[in-house]
Amino acid sequence: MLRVAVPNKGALSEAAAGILSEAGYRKRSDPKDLTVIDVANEVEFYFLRPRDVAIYVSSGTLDLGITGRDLAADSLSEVIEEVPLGFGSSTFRYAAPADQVWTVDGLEGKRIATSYPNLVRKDLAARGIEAELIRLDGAVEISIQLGVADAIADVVGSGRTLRLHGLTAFGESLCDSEAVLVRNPARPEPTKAALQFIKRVQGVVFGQQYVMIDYDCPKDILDKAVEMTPGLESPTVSPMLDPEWLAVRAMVPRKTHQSLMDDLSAIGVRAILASDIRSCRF
Ligand SMILES: Nc1ncnc2c1ncn2[C@@H]1O[C@H](COP(=O)(O)OP(=O)(O)OP(=O)(O)O)[C@@H](O)[C@H]1O
Ligand SMILES: O=P(O)(O)OC[C@H]1O[C@H](OP(=O)(O)OP(=O)(O)O)[C@H](O)[C@@H]1O
Ligand SMILES: [Mg+2]
Repeated sequence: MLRVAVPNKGALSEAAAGILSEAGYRKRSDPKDLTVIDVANEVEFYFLRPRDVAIYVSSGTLDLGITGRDLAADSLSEVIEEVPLGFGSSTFRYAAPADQVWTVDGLEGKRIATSYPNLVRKDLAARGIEAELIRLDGAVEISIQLGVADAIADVVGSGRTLRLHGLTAFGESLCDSEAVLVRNPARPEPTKAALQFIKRVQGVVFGQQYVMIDYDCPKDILDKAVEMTPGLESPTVSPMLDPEWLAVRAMVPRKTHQSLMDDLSAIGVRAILASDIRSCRF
């Protein structure tokens, strides 16, 4: 059976479980359960701390796993990123009190609190900066106020936690992260079973990033309309009962579909419908 690691709790667990369920895999019924055997799909799921996932996958104990790119990097375990999953996005930034001016070079000799020590150590080493790392488990933003650190290096999502604690980020992001499906790098290619799993997950993630647009198009503006909705290969254009009209169907990126619908409407397209794509294969 294919063995797959899934975050058991934390920022990534709910969305990861949602994708797997949408991909047709068995759900965990008890949040305390650390394994689920999906007999029908021949997959064993292991619910682990996301920080540990890359360790299991890189050792070959498990075939695939869902974790954060930043967590995988900090674990120092070698894994291959198969699918970026489109959720759990964050940056990883140095931050310090907003009432002073900070530069990364200014971290020399300072105390930096972080839950991602390897990520920070690697960045400082590459810059030739020597600093003292204070390894904390979480709630890192309060450490300066409590006097154990001069600066921090932490995950930034909305930036709200930094603001609430009077901190400002500085320097470039050490890691632009999102949730990723990873696999063991020992084999050059995934096994057949792993590939099927990857394709199913890819199908759901890809579906989430697009919507299906259907619309009725007057014949004389078809060229203009299909230029705006080229689809992946080519839009489907079908005849309608009224010979002056055509029915068009195409996948379009979810992010911009509302403004695209406005634009289609403005050129004279009618009955524009957008629907979710729950899953797909290419
Ligand atoms: N706003 C955010 N806060 C925390 N992690 C985030 C956020 N946005 C994205 N992530 C990503 O989630 C992963 C951290 O997952 P983790 O389970 O450690 O989250 P957590 O909610 O901090 O859990 P815990 O508090 O149990 O450590 C990282 O990959 C991180 O980049
Ligand atoms: O930029 P924001 O949207 O405010 O999110 C970033 C914060 O969220 C996470 O903390 P979490 O809530 O997971 O607590 P923790 O620090 O104890 O892990 C992260 O470690 C930051 O502190
Ligand atoms: Mg956390």
